[in-house]
Amino acid sequence: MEFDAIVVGAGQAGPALAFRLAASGRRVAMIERGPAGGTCVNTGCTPTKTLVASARVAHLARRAADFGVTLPGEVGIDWPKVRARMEAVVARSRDGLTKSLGSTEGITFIRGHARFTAPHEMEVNGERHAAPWIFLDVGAHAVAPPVPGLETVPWLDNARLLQIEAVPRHLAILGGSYIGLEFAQVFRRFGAEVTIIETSPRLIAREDPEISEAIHDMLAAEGIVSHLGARVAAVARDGEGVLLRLEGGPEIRASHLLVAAGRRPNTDDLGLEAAGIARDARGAILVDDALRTDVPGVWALGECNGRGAFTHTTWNDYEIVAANLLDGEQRRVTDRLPCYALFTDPPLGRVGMTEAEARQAGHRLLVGRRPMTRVNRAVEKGETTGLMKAVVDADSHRILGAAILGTDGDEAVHGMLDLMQAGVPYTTLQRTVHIHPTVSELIPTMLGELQPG
Ligand SMILES: Cc1cc2nc3c(=O)[nH]c(=O)nc-3n(C[C@H](O)[C@H](O)[C@H](O)COP(=O)(O)OP(=O)(O)OC[C@H]3O[C@@H](n4cnc5c(N)ncnc54)[C@H](O)[C@@H]3O)c2cc1C
Ligand SMILES: NC(=O)c1ccc[n+]([C@@H]2O[C@H](COP(=O)([O-])OP(=O)(O)OC[C@H]3O[C@@H](n4cnc5c(N)ncnc54)[C@H](O)[C@@H]3O)[C@@H](O)[C@H]2O)c1
Repeated sequence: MEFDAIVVGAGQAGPALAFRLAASGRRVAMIERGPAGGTCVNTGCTPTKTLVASARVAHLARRAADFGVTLPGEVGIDWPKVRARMEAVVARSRDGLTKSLGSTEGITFIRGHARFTAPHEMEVNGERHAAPWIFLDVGAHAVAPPVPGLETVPWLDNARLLQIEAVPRHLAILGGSYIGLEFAQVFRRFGAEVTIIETSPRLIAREDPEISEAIHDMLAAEGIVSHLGARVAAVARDGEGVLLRLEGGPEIRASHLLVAAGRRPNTDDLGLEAAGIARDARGAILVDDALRTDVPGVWALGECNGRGAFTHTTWNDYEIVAANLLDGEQRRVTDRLPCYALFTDPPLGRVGMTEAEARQAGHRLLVGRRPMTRVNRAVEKGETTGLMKAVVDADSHRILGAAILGTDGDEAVHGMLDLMQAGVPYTTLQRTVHIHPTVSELIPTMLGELQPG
């Protein structure tokens, strides 16, 4: 069939773009091989954050006595109910989107795997569809690292872990980064023994060492064991479970193995060669600042272009493409600042550069730090784990980056993000009166105590 536009992937950018294009009077084919909503809705942000919420309730309930609250007995975990709650939240989002895509005038919702047969033609379920505009939002998947024996054991990725029938007795996790750490804490709080194996010498190694260390200590305090700078020499079946042998180290007998060792764009089976669309060694489709591929009329959005690995960056890709094509604007991907959170409890909110990155970029630095033990609200809540930190350019007085590991850190860090986007000096924030008692109110104080870094 002939369309005005083909959108591949109903993840975080595809559907919004399809709705905009249809509203502009265009005939759109929306092609999706899996459930609508993609990774975020089905196997990523939404289910994991419902689990984080359940795990936090369990954690606080165990600490109830600290707050003078008495419970009649032991705190228990009803995994089928935890899972049912998660699945209900996911279903609400996925089913609403499925319905909208199937009922919007101008959109033909095609279920199946799309593959290029020519620069402006794709095949799905044996049928060919062509359009002058093609938008790729195909996402990414978990990769299996080259660990000897991994193919012989029933390892889990983030999607399969969400479908287990009971809380693991002992969950071993390959990879101590965003996915590994969120799941580690969740399942520890549900009662599993948890062991992390990470090849880097520290957890979440993209962050500054003091942040890695604070997160390590926070997880260790909950009983999570981390093997750092560790390599798995071999994995084998061990009855119903898995036996991991570390190079020069101990053996770990686990009931379940989660692999959270990185993700790769879904571009190996897209027929990109037939269209002449280039990608890099990691599988990311090469795009310019407006997310155009090197084939005119073909764009790549979201995780498959390697320019962001988050729901908000994919959504921003949609905004950029829609504004440039339909609103006559000239928006660019390089206008956005890096920002994300690690949703452990407490979370890590992050914007801009780390201190190490700022130093490497050649900036003269001022650095501010404040432990959460000196944040009134954290003390009042009994949640004093973590610290806040800001990195400032000593010459321009612009904030270059910030991290807040602490209660409400994922929210409070936005004050610094907004200031950075506005392009104003840190002194503006330092002189802004904030609400007491909040975590945000200590940001001006921290900025008033900057030290040469
Ligand atoms: C466990 C986990 C937790 C996460 N938590 C967060 C978080 O808290 N915050 C955050 O910002 N990000 C989080 N992320 C990352 C976030 O989920 C992704 O960055 C985001 O979903 C990417 O959106 P996307 O549209 O680029 O890709 P996806 O959402 O993956 O969408 C791609 C879609 O394309 C479809 N598709 C692929 N190839 C084809 C084809 N050839 N034909 C037809 N359809 C195809 C797929 O089925 C999929 O539905 C998390 C990820 C994981 C794995
Ligand atoms: N809160 C969030 O926004 C959120 C949450 C989860 C995931 N995500 C997204 O998902 C992406 C992927 O996350 P991820 O944690 O899988 O990957 P990652 O690329 O962030 O980290 C992979 C980790 O695995 C380690 N590793 C690699 N091979 C290993 C091996 N053989 N043994 C032990 N460790 C090994 C690496 O050193 C690294 O620390 C992230 O980039 C992130 O954007 C975001």
